[in-house]
Amino acid sequence: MLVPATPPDEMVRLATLRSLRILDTAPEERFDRLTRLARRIFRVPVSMVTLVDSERLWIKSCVGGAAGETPRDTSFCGHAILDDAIFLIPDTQDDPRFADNPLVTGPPFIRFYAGYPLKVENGVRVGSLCLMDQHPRLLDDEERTLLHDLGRIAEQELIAQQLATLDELTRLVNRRGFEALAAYTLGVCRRMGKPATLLFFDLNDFKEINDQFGHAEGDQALMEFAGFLRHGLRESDAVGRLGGDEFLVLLNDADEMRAREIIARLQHQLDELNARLQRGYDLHFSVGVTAFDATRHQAFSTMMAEADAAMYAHKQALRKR
Ligand SMILES: Nc1nc2c(ncn2[C@@H]2O[C@H](COP(=O)(O)OP(=O)(O)OP(=O)(O)O)[C@@H](O)[C@H]2O)c(=O)[nH]1
Repeated sequence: MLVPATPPDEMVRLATLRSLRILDTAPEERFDRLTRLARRIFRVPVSMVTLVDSERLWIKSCVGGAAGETPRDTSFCGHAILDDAIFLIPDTQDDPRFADNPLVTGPPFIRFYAGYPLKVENGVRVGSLCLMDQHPRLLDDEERTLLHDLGRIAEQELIAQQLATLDELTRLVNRRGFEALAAYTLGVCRRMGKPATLLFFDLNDFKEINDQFGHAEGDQALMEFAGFLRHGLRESDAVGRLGGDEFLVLLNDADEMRAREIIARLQHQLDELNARLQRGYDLHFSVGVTAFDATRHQAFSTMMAEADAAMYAHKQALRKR
């Protein structure tokens, strides 16, 4: 039996999946109607919407089978998320990767599997819309198109969920999305004994940009700063907009000393950007730094309040200069 490979973007993939806040949630009609429709269109006994979590498959919707979870290692959907194309196994008994899979040799005795990989906005594949049968079969071109179209609708539902965690202006995660990402990242760091550090950024004299150059230019400045943070940090670091001119970054695998080095680099890069763009105004930030301490920061809000206070102290210190 072939265990599904781990996708190269696994860390970002899992963080994105967690930020959807859909794992372990109750069945929802918006997904159930799609699996019911799939079962009818394709005349298969089982159709599911699944999400591939780190160790398990979370079955968000299922007709003809059991909801809940199954191990990722024996799952078919773990394979389906490895590529953009529909993952098709016409007959499991003819396929050495699956012939001795316990879901083939035992209940539910899968002979046929087709899975459309479900992608969300940043191209991450989080799960699949899949069909299963106890008899071998094929999908003709028209059926592939139908499965693709149904999969797109399921994706739209997931993206709607993702949009609720996105900041519309900057396309960074909003507070809600950031808290979910942070909870996940801190959990991983705690388990692996790695440090994590929160940075709380607030732009200095941002109001003046709005007042002097107009709100649209203010918006532009916020978008520029968001892009600056996103591109200046690793993909595995969480970057979000708390609101107004406040931004949050959670650096994983970075202690406070490393965080200070990163801030110095960002400061230098922003100085260069200001000098190059000559916008008529410069972007400057104050920043608070809080290293994760599992004993003190049981609630993320405590860590955020500390970083906010540190940011405020930094802003005061800059004013006095
Ligand atoms: N253009 C624009 N402005 C915003 C947005 N959200 C908040 N603001 C403005 O951002 C400003 C933030 O206020 P402050 O943080 O007190 O302003 P500041 O001038 O940066 O002050 P200091 O932080 O003390 O340096 C307010 O004037 C808000 O109206 C937005 O989405 N777009």
